[in-house]
Amino acid sequence: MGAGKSSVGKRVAKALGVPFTDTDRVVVREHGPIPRLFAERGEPVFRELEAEAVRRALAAGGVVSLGGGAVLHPATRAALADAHVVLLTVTAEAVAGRIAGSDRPLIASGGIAAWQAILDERLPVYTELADVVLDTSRRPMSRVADDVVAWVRAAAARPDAATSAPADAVGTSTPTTSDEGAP
Ligand SMILES: Nc1ncnc2c1ncn2[C@@H]1O[C@H](COP(=O)(O)OP(=O)(O)O)[C@@H](O)[C@H]1O
Ligand SMILES: O=C(O)C1=C[C@@H](OP(=O)(O)O)[C@@H](O)[C@H](O)C1
Ligand SMILES: [Mg+2]
Repeated sequence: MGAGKSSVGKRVAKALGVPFTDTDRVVVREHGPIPRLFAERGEPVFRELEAEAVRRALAAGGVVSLGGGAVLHPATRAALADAHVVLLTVTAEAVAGRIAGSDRPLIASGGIAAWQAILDERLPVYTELADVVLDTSRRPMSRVADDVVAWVRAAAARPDAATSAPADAVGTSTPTTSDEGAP
Protein backbone atom coordinates (compact mmCIF):
# COMPACT_ATOMS: atom_id res chain seq x y z
CA MET A 1 0.00 0.00 0.00
CA GLY A 2 1.48 3.26 -1.16
CA ALA A 3 4.63 2.05 -2.87
CA GLY A 4 3.30 3.25 -6.22
CA LYS A 5 2.17 0.05 -7.94
CA SER A 6 -0.92 1.60 -9.50
CA SER A 7 0.69 4.88 -10.50
CA VAL A 8 3.94 3.42 -11.78
CA GLY A 9 2.33 0.43 -13.48
CA LYS A 10 0.20 2.70 -15.62
CA ARG A 11 3.25 4.66 -16.73
CA VAL A 12 5.21 1.50 -17.47
CA ALA A 13 2.43 0.10 -19.65
CA LYS A 14 2.22 3.35 -21.58
CA ALA A 15 5.96 3.41 -22.17
CA LEU A 16 5.99 -0.21 -23.32
CA GLY A 17 2.85 0.19 -25.43
CA VAL A 18 1.07 -2.72 -23.75
CA PRO A 19 -2.27 -3.02 -21.93
CA PHE A 20 -2.50 -2.01 -18.28
CA THR A 21 -4.70 -3.54 -15.61
CA ASP A 22 -4.96 -2.46 -11.99
CA THR A 23 -6.70 -5.38 -10.35
CA ASP A 24 -8.19 -3.25 -7.57
CA ARG A 25 -9.90 -1.15 -10.20
CA VAL A 26 -11.33 -4.27 -11.81
CA VAL A 27 -12.73 -5.46 -8.48
CA VAL A 28 -14.22 -2.04 -7.77
CA ARG A 29 -15.77 -1.85 -11.22
CA GLU A 30 -17.33 -5.29 -10.88
CA HIS A 31 -18.17 -5.44 -7.18
CA GLY A 32 -18.10 -1.94 -5.69
CA PRO A 33 -15.75 0.02 -3.41
CA ILE A 34 -13.13 -1.94 -1.49
CA PRO A 35 -14.00 -0.50 1.95
CA ARG A 36 -17.59 -1.59 1.41
CA LEU A 37 -16.53 -5.06 0.26
CA PHE A 38 -14.43 -5.51 3.39
CA ALA A 39 -17.20 -4.23 5.65
CA GLU A 40 -20.13 -6.08 4.12
CA ARG A 41 -18.61 -9.28 2.75
CA GLY A 42 -15.31 -9.60 4.60
CA GLU A 43 -11.68 -9.82 3.56
CA PRO A 44 -11.79 -13.51 2.49
CA VAL A 45 -14.47 -12.73 -0.10
CA PHE A 46 -12.48 -9.74 -1.30
CA ARG A 47 -9.42 -11.99 -1.71
CA GLU A 48 -11.35 -14.42 -3.87
CA LEU A 49 -12.72 -11.64 -6.08
CA GLU A 50 -9.25 -10.15 -6.28
CA ALA A 51 -7.67 -13.49 -7.22
CA GLU A 52 -10.13 -13.91 -10.06
CA ALA A 53 -9.35 -10.40 -11.32
CA VAL A 54 -5.63 -11.17 -11.14
CA ARG A 55 -6.07 -14.46 -12.99
CA ARG A 56 -7.84 -12.76 -15.88
CA ALA A 57 -5.42 -9.82 -15.98
CA LEU A 58 -2.34 -12.04 -16.11
CA ALA A 59 -3.94 -14.17 -18.82
CA ALA A 60 -4.64 -11.05 -20.87
CA GLY A 61 -1.03 -9.89 -20.56
CA GLY A 62 0.59 -6.49 -20.36
CA VAL A 63 1.38 -4.71 -17.11
CA VAL A 64 -0.66 -5.77 -14.09
CA SER A 65 -0.63 -3.78 -10.85
CA LEU A 66 -1.74 -5.90 -7.95
CA GLY A 67 -3.14 -4.85 -4.62
CA GLY A 68 -0.57 -5.33 -1.89
CA GLY A 69 -2.37 -8.31 -0.42
CA ALA A 70 -3.07 -10.16 -3.65
CA VAL A 71 -0.15 -12.50 -3.07
CA LEU A 72 -1.89 -13.85 0.03
CA HIS A 73 -3.87 -16.02 -2.38
CA PRO A 74 -2.05 -19.21 -3.39
CA ALA A 75 -3.43 -19.13 -6.94
CA THR A 76 -1.96 -15.69 -7.45
CA ARG A 77 1.42 -16.73 -6.08
CA ALA A 78 1.42 -19.67 -8.48
CA ALA A 79 0.37 -17.53 -11.45
CA LEU A 80 3.20 -15.07 -10.83
CA ALA A 81 5.76 -17.78 -11.51
CA ASP A 82 5.24 -17.14 -15.22
CA ALA A 83 5.48 -13.35 -14.99
CA HIS A 84 8.20 -10.77 -14.56
CA VAL A 85 7.51 -9.62 -11.02
CA VAL A 86 8.62 -6.17 -9.88
CA LEU A 87 8.48 -5.43 -6.16
CA LEU A 88 8.17 -1.73 -5.43
CA THR A 89 9.18 -0.74 -1.94
CA VAL A 90 8.98 2.37 0.17
CA THR A 91 10.08 3.36 3.65
CA ALA A 92 7.58 4.05 6.39
CA GLU A 93 8.83 7.62 6.46
CA ALA A 94 8.19 8.16 2.77
CA VAL A 95 4.87 6.37 2.66
CA ALA A 96 3.28 8.27 5.54
CA GLY A 97 2.27 11.22 3.40
CA ARG A 98 1.16 8.99 0.55
CA ILE A 99 -1.32 7.02 2.65
CA ALA A 100 -2.57 9.87 4.83
CA GLY A 101 -6.35 9.93 4.65
CA SER A 102 -6.42 6.66 2.75
CA ASP A 103 -9.60 4.59 2.82
CA ARG A 104 -7.67 1.33 2.51
CA PRO A 105 -9.51 -0.78 5.10
CA LEU A 106 -6.48 -2.55 6.56
CA ILE A 107 -4.84 0.73 7.58
CA ALA A 108 -7.90 2.93 8.04
CA SER A 109 -7.66 2.90 11.83
CA GLY A 110 -4.11 1.72 12.51
CA GLY A 111 -2.30 4.09 10.17
CA ILE A 112 1.42 3.72 9.68
CA ALA A 113 1.82 1.22 12.53
CA ALA A 114 -0.68 -1.08 10.85
CA TRP A 115 1.04 -0.56 7.53
CA GLN A 116 4.39 -1.53 9.03
CA ALA A 117 2.98 -4.61 10.76
CA ILE A 118 1.41 -5.80 7.52
CA LEU A 119 4.64 -5.23 5.66
CA ASP A 120 6.69 -7.13 8.23
CA GLU A 121 4.35 -10.07 7.93
CA ARG A 122 4.28 -10.14 4.14
CA LEU A 123 7.84 -9.23 3.31
CA PRO A 124 9.13 -12.81 3.06
CA VAL A 125 6.41 -13.60 0.52
CA TYR A 126 7.09 -10.43 -1.45
CA THR A 127 10.81 -11.04 -1.68
CA GLU A 128 10.32 -14.68 -2.57
CA LEU A 129 8.11 -13.75 -5.54
CA ALA A 130 10.07 -10.74 -6.77
CA ASP A 131 12.39 -10.88 -9.75
CA VAL A 132 13.62 -7.38 -9.03
CA VAL A 133 13.16 -4.91 -6.18
CA LEU A 134 13.02 -1.16 -6.73
CA ASP A 135 12.71 1.34 -3.94
CA THR A 136 10.44 4.29 -4.60
CA SER A 137 11.04 6.30 -1.44
CA ARG A 138 13.22 8.99 -2.90
CA ARG A 139 12.44 8.76 -6.59
CA PRO A 140 9.62 10.41 -8.49
CA MET A 141 7.12 8.10 -10.15
CA SER A 142 8.43 8.87 -13.62
CA ARG A 143 11.95 7.79 -12.64
CA VAL A 144 10.69 4.62 -11.01
CA ALA A 145 8.74 3.86 -14.18
CA ASP A 146 11.86 4.43 -16.28
CA ASP A 147 13.75 1.97 -14.08
CA VAL A 148 11.03 -0.65 -14.42
CA VAL A 149 10.91 -0.23 -18.20
CA ALA A 150 14.69 -0.62 -18.45
CA TRP A 151 14.59 -3.73 -16.30
CA VAL A 152 11.74 -5.27 -18.30
CA ARG A 153 13.53 -4.66 -21.58
CA ALA A 154 16.70 -6.23 -20.24
CA ALA A 155 14.78 -9.16 -18.82
CA ALA A 156 12.96 -9.73 -22.09
CA ALA A 157 16.29 -9.82 -23.94
CA ARG A 158 17.69 -12.55 -21.73
CA PRO A 159 17.56 -16.07 -23.16
CA ASP A 160 15.79 -17.44 -20.09
CA ALA A 161 13.15 -14.72 -20.19
CA ALA A 162 9.66 -15.63 -19.05
CA THR A 163 7.27 -15.84 -21.97
CA SER A 164 4.41 -13.85 -20.52
CA ALA A 165 4.17 -10.09 -20.42
CA PRO A 166 5.59 -8.17 -17.50
CA ALA A 167 3.66 -7.94 -14.31
CA ASP A 168 4.15 -5.01 -12.04
CA ALA A 169 3.23 -6.92 -9.00
CA VAL A 170 3.37 -6.11 -5.39
CA GLY A 171 4.81 -2.94 -4.15
CA THR A 172 5.33 -1.68 -0.76
CA SER A 173 8.12 -0.87 1.41
CA THR A 174 10.87 -2.33 3.49
CA PRO A 175 13.69 -0.87 5.45
CA THR A 176 16.84 -1.46 3.55
CA THR A 177 17.57 -0.89 -0.06
CA SER A 178 14.05 -1.10 -1.16
CA ASP A 179 10.87 -2.15 0.33
CA GLU A 180 11.01 -0.56 3.62
CA GLY A 181 7.56 -1.55 4.18
CA ALA A 182 5.70 -3.42 1.71
CA PRO A 183 1.98 -3.64 1.93
N1 LIG B 1 7.56 7.62 -6.33
C1 LIG B 1 6.58 8.33 -5.75
N2 LIG B 1 6.87 9.51 -5.20
C2 LIG B 1 5.89 10.24 -4.60
N3 LIG B 1 4.59 9.88 -4.53
C3 LIG B 1 4.25 8.70 -5.07
C4 LIG B 1 5.23 7.86 -5.71
N4 LIG B 1 4.59 6.76 -6.17
C5 LIG B 1 3.30 6.89 -5.82
N5 LIG B 1 3.09 8.05 -5.18
C6 LIG B 1 1.80 8.54 -4.64
O1 LIG B 1 1.47 7.69 -3.55
C7 LIG B 1 0.08 7.43 -3.56
C8 LIG B 1 -0.12 5.92 -3.62
O2 LIG B 1 0.29 5.47 -4.91
P1 LIG B 1 -0.35 4.17 -5.56
O3 LIG B 1 0.14 4.10 -6.96
O4 LIG B 1 -1.82 4.14 -5.34
O5 LIG B 1 0.34 3.02 -4.69
P2 LIG B 1 -0.06 1.50 -4.52
O6 LIG B 1 -0.85 1.11 -5.72
O7 LIG B 1 1.23 0.78 -4.40
O8 LIG B 1 -0.85 1.44 -3.24
C9 LIG B 1 -0.52 8.18 -4.73
O9 LIG B 1 -1.05 9.41 -4.26
C10 LIG B 1 0.65 8.43 -5.65
O10 LIG B 1 0.50 9.61 -6.38
O1 LIG C 1 -2.37 -4.61 1.00
C1 LIG C 1 -3.59 -4.89 0.98
O2 LIG C 1 -4.08 -5.87 1.60
C2 LIG C 1 -4.49 -4.05 0.16
C3 LIG C 1 -3.94 -3.15 -0.71
C4 LIG C 1 -4.74 -2.27 -1.55
O3 LIG C 1 -4.08 -2.03 -2.80
P1 LIG C 1 -2.75 -1.15 -2.94
O4 LIG C 1 -1.61 -2.00 -2.48
O5 LIG C 1 -2.68 -0.83 -4.40
O6 LIG C 1 -2.93 0.05 -2.09
C5 LIG C 1 -6.12 -2.88 -1.81
O7 LIG C 1 -6.01 -4.02 -2.61
C6 LIG C 1 -6.77 -3.24 -0.51
O8 LIG C 1 -6.98 -2.07 0.25
C7 LIG C 1 -5.95 -4.26 0.30
MG1 LIG D 1 -2.71 0.22 -6.05
